[in-house]
Amino acid sequence: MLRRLILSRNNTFINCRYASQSMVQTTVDEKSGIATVTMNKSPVNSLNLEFLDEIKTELNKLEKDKVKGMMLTSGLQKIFSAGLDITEFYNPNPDRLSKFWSTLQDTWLTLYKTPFPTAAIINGHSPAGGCLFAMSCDYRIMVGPKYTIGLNETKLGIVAPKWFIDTMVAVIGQRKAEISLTTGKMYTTDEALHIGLIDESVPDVNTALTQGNLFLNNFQRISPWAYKMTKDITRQSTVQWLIDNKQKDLDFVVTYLQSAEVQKSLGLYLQSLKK
Ligand SMILES: CC/C=C\CC/C=C/CC(=O)SCCNC(=O)CCNC(=O)[C@H](O)C(C)(C)COP(=O)(O)OP(=O)(O)OC[C@H]1O[C@@H](n2cnc3c(N)ncnc32)[C@H](O)[C@@H]1OP(=O)(O)O
Repeated sequence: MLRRLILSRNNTFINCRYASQSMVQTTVDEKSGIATVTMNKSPVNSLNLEFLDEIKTELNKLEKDKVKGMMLTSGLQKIFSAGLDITEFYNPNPDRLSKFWSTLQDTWLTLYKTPFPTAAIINGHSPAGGCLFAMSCDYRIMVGPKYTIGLNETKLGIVAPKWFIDTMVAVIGQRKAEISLTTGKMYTTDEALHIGLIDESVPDVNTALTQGNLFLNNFQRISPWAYKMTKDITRQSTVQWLIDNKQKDLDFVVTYLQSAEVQKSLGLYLQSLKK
């Protein structure tokens, strides 16, 4: 692991941590203690086993380093994250599929439960798992107007797991989540703002980062303990469901994803992407 100090946009030193060949880059502003975690897995930040593992490791490191906040963003031009890597569950190796899904569960739990405040800087398209990660942050700022966000699983002929659904319900409420999920709708930035799926729409990524810092800096005046307890209580039922049902969720997903019908839908969807 390499570390170096670089000068940030506002002339404070930031502490960078790079792993060689890393798909995740992190900088920490020494003055504010706010980290920026940049996902950088070409071409679309699709979340495969190794990438998820790296994101989880990075989040755990930030917790250990006691950062004051974290912004999650993408280093790619027009994609925040294309969601789960479909090649992990199309014609899968069953052992790897199990490992992949367990790692997704753990990464999501780590992100959803961080003891520090988080903001998603959504600087590109954010379907499915990308939307899940954005929704798991405390605040969402999206660069408009060209990109889209949503849980589009039904469009792939698959079903969003209960904890994806509960995460969306927590952000936009039962009724809007039901419509979003059943139709697999991808929202434009304006539409996402209108239904409360994002908190701010901004014209460019620099403004998004400024606004993200502004949001996270609010917590300098809040007791970290009060913050964490409040977040834990608010998110408790969704988190506890997955903790209590990890194996059941895994068994169901592994069986379901390998069914002939789902494999057929996924094959057709992948083909349409290649076109
Ligand atoms: C009970 C529950 C059980 C299971 C639940 C499973 C839950 C799954 C949740 C998910 O996250 S599923 C993934 C859903 N994601 C998508 O539907 C996104 C699909 N991708 C796109 O819409 C577009 O690629 C994009 C808008 C993200 C980017 O568009 P563009 O810049 O035009 O790039 P390309 O479409 O040309 O894609 C480049 C390259 O990347 C491949 N790719 C795209 N997305 C994925 C992906 N999610 N997984 C794997 N690979 C992906 C695409 O096929 C292209 O590959 P080439 O080989 O043709 O270069």
